[in-house]
Amino acid sequence: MAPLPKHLTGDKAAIDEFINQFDVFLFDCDGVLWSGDHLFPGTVETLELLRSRGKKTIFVTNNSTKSRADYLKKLTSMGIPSNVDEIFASAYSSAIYISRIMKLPAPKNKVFVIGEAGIETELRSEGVEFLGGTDPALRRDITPEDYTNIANGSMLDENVGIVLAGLDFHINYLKLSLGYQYLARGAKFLATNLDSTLPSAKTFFPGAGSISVPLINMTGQQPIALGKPSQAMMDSIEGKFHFDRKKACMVGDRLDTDIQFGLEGKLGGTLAVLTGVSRKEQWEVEDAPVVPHYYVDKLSDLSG
Ligand SMILES: O=C(O)[C@H](O)[C@H](O)COP(=O)(O)O
Ligand SMILES: [Mg+2]
Repeated sequence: MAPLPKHLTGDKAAIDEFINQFDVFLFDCDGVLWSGDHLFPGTVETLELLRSRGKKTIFVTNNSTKSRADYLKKLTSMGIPSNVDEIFASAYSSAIYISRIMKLPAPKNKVFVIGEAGIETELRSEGVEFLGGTDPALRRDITPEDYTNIANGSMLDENVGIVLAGLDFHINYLKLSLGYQYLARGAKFLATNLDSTLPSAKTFFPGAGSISVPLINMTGQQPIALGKPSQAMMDSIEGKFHFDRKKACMVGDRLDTDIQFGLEGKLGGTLAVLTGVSRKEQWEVEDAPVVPHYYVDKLSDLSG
C-alpha cells in the first residue's frame, strides 16, 4: 500500500522543501484554480510565488468546452498571465490525436461532435471537418420524421468516421440517437475525457463521462479517452517542454484523473487539493487505488 500523503497545510518548512524539489508544476484547473467562474482566493498569489522562484507553470485541463485561446482569455481575465503554449486542454489533445495520429483517410474522416465550441475550435485549427456539436439544428426535441430519416440514413453523413464525445451542456435524445447510428455504422468512438462529474458552484454537475455513458451503454464500446489520465497528453506536454519528469509535480483535485495522470506519468510528485472533487477519505481507505504524495486543503496554502 502506498504511503499516506504528507499534509503540507500550515507547515512552512515542509512547503518550502516541497516547492524546492520541483522545477515544473502542472496545474489542473476546475476544482484547483477555480470553481466555474469563481477564482479561488490566493490562486494568483500562489502562481506568482512559484514563478518568482523560477518554477514553470503549465495548465492541464480535461474541460473540453473551451479551446486553449478561450482558456487564455479566462486566465487573463482572472489576473493570471499566461500564453497558449502553457495550456493543454482535452479538446486540443483530441484534435491533435485525430489529425496527427489517427489520420483517417478522406473522405470518411469527418467527426460527429457531441460537445461544445472548444472542441470545434480545436478541430478547425487542425483542419479536421466536423458536424454536430453546437449546430443549432440539433438543439431540439426529436420528431417522428427524425426517426424515419435517421433509420433510412437520409439524416446521416456517410463520411463520418469518428464520434467524439465531450462535456455537452446541450445534450439531448436527438444527438445521442445520431451518435449511436454513426458508431453502429463503424465510426471510431473517442472521448475528450471521462470525468463523471464537473465541480462547479461548490457542488457537482454531470461530467463529460456522464455524457458519453448512454453511447457506451448502447454500443458496449469503451471510447478512447484523450484527457487525463491518458499518457498521450503527458507525452505531448513533455514533447513541448522537454522537462525532467522527476522534477515535475502534478497538482489536482481529482484522484482518478489528475493524480493518476501524475503517478502513471512517473512524475516526481503529485499534490492533491481538497477544493474540488476528491476527499482525503478516498486515499485513506485500505488499498486505495490512487494515493497522492502530498496534499493541501486549498492551493493558496502553498503561499499562505
Ligand atoms: O466533466 C468534465 O469535463 C470535468 O469535470 C472537467 O473537465 C474537469 O476539468 P479539470 O478539473 O480537468 O480542469
Ligand atoms: Mg479538476
